[in-house]
Amino acid sequence: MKILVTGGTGYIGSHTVLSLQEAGHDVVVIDNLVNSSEESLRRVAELSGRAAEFHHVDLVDEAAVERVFAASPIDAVIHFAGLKAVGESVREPLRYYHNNLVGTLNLIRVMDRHDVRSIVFSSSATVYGEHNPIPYVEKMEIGANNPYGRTKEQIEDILSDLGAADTRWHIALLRYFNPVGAHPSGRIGEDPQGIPNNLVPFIAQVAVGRREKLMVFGGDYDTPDGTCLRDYIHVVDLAEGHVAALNYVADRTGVFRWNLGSGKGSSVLEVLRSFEKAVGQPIPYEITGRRAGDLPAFWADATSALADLSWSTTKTVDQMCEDHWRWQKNNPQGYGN
Ligand SMILES: NC(=O)c1ccc[n+]([C@@H]2O[C@H](COP(=O)([O-])OP(=O)(O)OC[C@H]3O[C@@H](n4cnc5c(N)ncnc54)[C@H](O)[C@@H]3O)[C@@H](O)[C@H]2O)c1
Ligand SMILES: O=c1ccn([C@@H]2O[C@H](COP(=O)(O)OP(=O)(O)O[C@H]3O[C@H](CO)[C@@H](O)[C@H](O)[C@H]3O)[C@@H](O)[C@H]2O)c(=O)[nH]1
Repeated sequence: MKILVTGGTGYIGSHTVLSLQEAGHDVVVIDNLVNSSEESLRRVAELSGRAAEFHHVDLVDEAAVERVFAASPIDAVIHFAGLKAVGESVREPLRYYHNNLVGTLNLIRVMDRHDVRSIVFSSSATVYGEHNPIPYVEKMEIGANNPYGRTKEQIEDILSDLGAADTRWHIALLRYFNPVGAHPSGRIGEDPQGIPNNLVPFIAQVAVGRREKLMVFGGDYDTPDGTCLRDYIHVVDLAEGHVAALNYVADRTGVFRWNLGSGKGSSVLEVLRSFEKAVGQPIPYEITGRRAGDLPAFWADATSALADLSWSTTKTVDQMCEDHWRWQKNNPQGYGN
């Protein structure tokens, strides 16, 4: 099949382009490069031996998206493109709603006009909000507590309404837990711009000497070691989850929701210890105050993805840290070196 990947130069997108090519698909990428570099695709091509077609296009520009669909026949879309920083979304809600919602509406309107009605969408565990018990199960009532999360929830609603109104659509909503790690080659990985918000990229930059120490946000939670628990998932497992979801919806219409996580929580200090093991030396850290908005613990109920997609995570937190470290060590400045 020919798959259009929006946001395909980004962290999860680039790994998924590689998985799609390895599964034999042709790939077309749309990205506006607001948070990524085309260098990732060059390296993906080096790994897979086949080049993806790249269009430097902003999804907010409907005419430009239209031109991509007019130029090549697309069979299905995996939609990653979006802004993703929770804190930034609180400060700049309009930018988040405009980019994520208008971009998605343009995309699905153009898809509909071109009779392309298969889409796999990047949602997030953040849609479960603060009110649900753990582990999170797909049938729970969702309700995000920040603008970024609300864009995910609203896009899930838009796609669900669309699937109900027009039964020709094949729709997969994938709720990711915490993606970390990198391709084991160390050639592609996460390249955050500015100060990393997320735990593992921050630890990696401390380990490589770009930052002084990790600040652990809160050591007094009601958890085994006092730090928060999250469900970390290797980005290559996550990429494979997209290929599985795409195959599932290919011959089924309707709207499907799956958690993509391991089903297991790990604490901040456990992740730090794994990373230290990968690096082979201690990583400086300090336990400091809690970060506003953090939940003490959450992880996925991952049984639906296993039952429906025959997909489950295969890699441990140790492997995530080893692979993340290989990428960071070989590319201390990310793609910028
Ligand atoms: N990384 C995580 O922790 C996480 C967790 C849950 C969900 N997600 C979601 O998964 C998706 C991919 O995340 P990622 O970590 O790879 O992020 P990323 O920032 O690396 O990738 C997103 C890509 O989308 C592009 N983009 C943004 N707005 C665009 C627009 N209007 N037009 C075209 N391209 C645009 C960016 O340039 C970037 O390459 C996002 O939708 C994100 O919200 C990520
Ligand atoms: O410098 C840091 C960064 C993070 N943490 C802690 O590490 C844990 C994980 O934090 P982080 O990596 O920022 O992930 P989450 O806050 O769980 O959020 C991520 O994972 C969600 C899905 O589970 C996505 O929706 C979000 O977009 C994504 O940022 C939390 O306890 C943080 O308090 C620190 O202690 N120090």
